[in-house]
Amino acid sequence: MERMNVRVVDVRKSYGRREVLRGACLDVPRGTLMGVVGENGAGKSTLLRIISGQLRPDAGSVHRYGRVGYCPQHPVLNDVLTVDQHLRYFQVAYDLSTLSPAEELLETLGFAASRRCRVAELSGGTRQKLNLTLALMHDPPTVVLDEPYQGFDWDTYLRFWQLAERLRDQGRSVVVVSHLAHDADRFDRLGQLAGGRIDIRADISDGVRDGAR
Ligand SMILES: Nc1ncnc2c1ncn2[C@@H]1O[C@H](COP(=O)(O)OP(=O)(O)OP(=O)(O)O)[C@@H](O)[C@H]1O
Repeated sequence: MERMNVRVVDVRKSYGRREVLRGACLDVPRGTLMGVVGENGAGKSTLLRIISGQLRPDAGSVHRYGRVGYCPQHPVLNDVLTVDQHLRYFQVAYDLSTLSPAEELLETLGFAASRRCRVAELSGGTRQKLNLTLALMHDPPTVVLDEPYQGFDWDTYLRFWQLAERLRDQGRSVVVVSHLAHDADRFDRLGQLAGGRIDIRADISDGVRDGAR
């Protein structure tokens, strides 16, 4: 039986009278690269915030096995701090003995030269690289990434996918919100959010096509 890192069961979430999630279910097995797609406003970011624990559902439950690394759609960074200061801040927050994994991410994403720059001086793409690094540097078993490659140049975009595939191959669960139709082939599974529920559209990993939930 597949072992799940995340189980979302019948989750509901409204903002005022606007019902965004209406009984959403999602299982994310270990070693899976899962895409989440849907129209603007379908509730993708809301779902990821709930999976990360940042937002409480009104009803339903979320089961997480181990820590979740969350890369929000809009970077939450402090303009006056440098890249290095962010890394040290999160090193303490995550209780890490070493910054080696973070330094490796800086190299992989190609922004090691910006270490001493304040966030206010960084380009949008480089801020996003830092946003992604902060989500991954503690090597959690699950990562949920909300449009993580916004502003990336082509080489960095390709390196992002190599990184995501490596995490998947190491047994991590990787959930990526995507707007790009041509990304669909990169995923093992694709969840489409519509009407507040998630349909699993394809299961490339074992050739089984899951039914709609
Ligand atoms: N804090 C909030 N307060 C009120 N309404 C909100 C809040 N956050 C999101 N919404 C609304 O909930 C709906 C779903 O938003 P959400 O950001 O989850 O969608 P999304 O699928 O990620 O959209 P996009 O593709 O545009 O990023 C939208 O109608 C949005 O306006």
